[in-house]
Amino acid sequence: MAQYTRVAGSVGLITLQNPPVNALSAMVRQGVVDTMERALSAPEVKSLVICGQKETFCGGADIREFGTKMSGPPLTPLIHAIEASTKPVVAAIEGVALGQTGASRGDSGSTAS
Ligand SMILES: CC(C)(COP(=O)(O)OP(=O)(O)OC[C@H]1O[C@@H](n2cnc3c(N)ncnc32)[C@H](O)[C@@H]1OP(=O)(O)O)[C@@H](O)C(=O)NCCC(=O)NCCSC(=O)/C=C/CCCCCCCCCCCCC(=O)O
Repeated sequence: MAQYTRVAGSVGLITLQNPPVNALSAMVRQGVVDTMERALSAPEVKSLVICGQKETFCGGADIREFGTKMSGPPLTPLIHAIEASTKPVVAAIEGVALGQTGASRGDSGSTAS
């Protein structure tokens, strides 16, 4: 899943929650879609931060779903929705950040879209 909280008044925080590595399962992708919609429609929220729980950003695709029938929202439209966001979206990356285009493991850092 993805948990939505509001921090520091105007910042919406979306936390990827899927132990052990916050991989992008169907539930997580749906959670990001839902929480993005909620945050974008909240006038008091001016910007968004996406992070992972427990010092791990994201392990990429959920390998436990490989070989099963795919469900949930596809990834590409989700990425496009984040990139098209009318509010700034920042990824707060700690630990592993894996995905289709590469991998990294760092102490901390952030990227903005
Ligand atoms: C570096 C690691 C992540 C961690 O290493 P380490 O700290 O040493 O720990 P480990 O002992 O290796 O692992 C700990 C436990 O975590 C489990 N684990 C690890 N990775 C995953 C994972 N990705 N998913 C689930 N579980 C994971 C591991 O099994 C251990 O469990 P346990 O303790 O034994 O029980 C390291 O583990 C590592 O490198 N993992 C592999 C990461 C990986 O291969 N990720 C996939 C990368 S490829 C990718 O992301 C591709 C993306 C393309 C899009 C995919 C989008 C999702 C599906 C979309 C469905 C719809 C498609 C529609 C079409 C479209 O939209 O395009």
